[in-house]
Amino acid sequence: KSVEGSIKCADDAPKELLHKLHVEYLATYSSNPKHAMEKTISEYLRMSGAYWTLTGLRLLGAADRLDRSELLRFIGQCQTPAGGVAGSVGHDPHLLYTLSAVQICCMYDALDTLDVPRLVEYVAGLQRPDGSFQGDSWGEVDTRFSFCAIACLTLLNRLDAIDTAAAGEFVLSCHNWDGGFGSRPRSESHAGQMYCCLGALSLLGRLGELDADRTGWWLCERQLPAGGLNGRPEKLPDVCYSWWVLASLSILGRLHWIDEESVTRFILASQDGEDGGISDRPGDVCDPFHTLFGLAGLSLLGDRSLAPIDPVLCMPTETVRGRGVRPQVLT
Ligand SMILES: COc1ccc(S(=O)(=O)N2Cc3cc(-c4ccc(C=O)o4)ccc3N(Cc3cncn3C)C[C@H]2Cc2ccc(O)cc2)cc1
Ligand SMILES: [Zn+2]
Repeated sequence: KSVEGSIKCADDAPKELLHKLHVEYLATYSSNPKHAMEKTISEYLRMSGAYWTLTGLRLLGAADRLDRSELLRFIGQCQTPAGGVAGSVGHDPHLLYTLSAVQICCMYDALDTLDVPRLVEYVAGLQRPDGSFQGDSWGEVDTRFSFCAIACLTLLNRLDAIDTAAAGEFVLSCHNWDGGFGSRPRSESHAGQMYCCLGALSLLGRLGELDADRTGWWLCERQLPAGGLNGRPEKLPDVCYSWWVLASLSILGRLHWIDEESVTRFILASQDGEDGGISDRPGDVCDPFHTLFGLAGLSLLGDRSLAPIDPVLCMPTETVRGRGVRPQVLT
């Protein structure tokens, strides 16, 4: 029997969304001594952890549980003289954390926390002649970073600072024959890269250049018998892939192609019924990363007990529309 088929949802698995438990989990994660070890390991990504936590609490309607001024002060301390934002105080800047910082400031309507002109300069400076983006000064190129740069500049209304035509050409050059997208040209198709490439093309208004049926088909192939979605063929289902795949299908206007009932059951079964939080699959340890993407997936699937989420920017729709941003989606 194939291993991925064996991930069954136990009958006593949670079947309802445990809102209050998740609010407590997210609101107390960084102060809970139980997570001290993980906190040390993940200090380098603290800025992204703050974005995952705040966005998750926003979806639950409990963002007031975080200390706004403390978080904005932290962001101010993480912006470097080069203009980029680091994952934690004293660390090196990177596009991943620069996007997280801009997303948080947009949710708080506090962009004056950042030196925006310098930040824009930093992002534009990472674009290479072939249109691609490196994540930081070390030079790694990945379509994830194309998305980070384009999403960041869209939120700041500064797409004029980069060569958008070349950026779009590079992303399209990473489209594979199987309908998927990879990190770089001829890289293996992966659901995370699919989400980043579709998001980038959406913000560049170039989704029309895709074969949406072929791309949608690769995405639907990610769903396994137990309902969960995986990131590549033969891999195990994982809650965060629920988000990458569901958001991608939503951008393509083909969300209804997936079996929504069984993926909902898979996400709900991945909740921790004791301490709150959502893990990558039933029975595993929870973290804020999978908690956000589980909640975001449920919001996309129409759970109206959660705030609506924008499938391209993974931020509350209210914040995205408030910035005058209306990302292209296919119907
Ligand atoms: C625990 O091991 C990891 C492995 C990779 C990473 S990562 O930063 O490269 N990243 C995001 C990520 C975060 C967590 C996590 C644990 C605790 C917290 C606190 O907020 O966040 C856990 C996993 C994780 N991964 C790894 C992963 C998820 N599902 C399968 N895997 C192998 C994703 C990884 C890449 C990434 C994805 C989206 C994004 O916006 C940034 C980075 C982090 C921890
Ligand atoms: Zn995951």
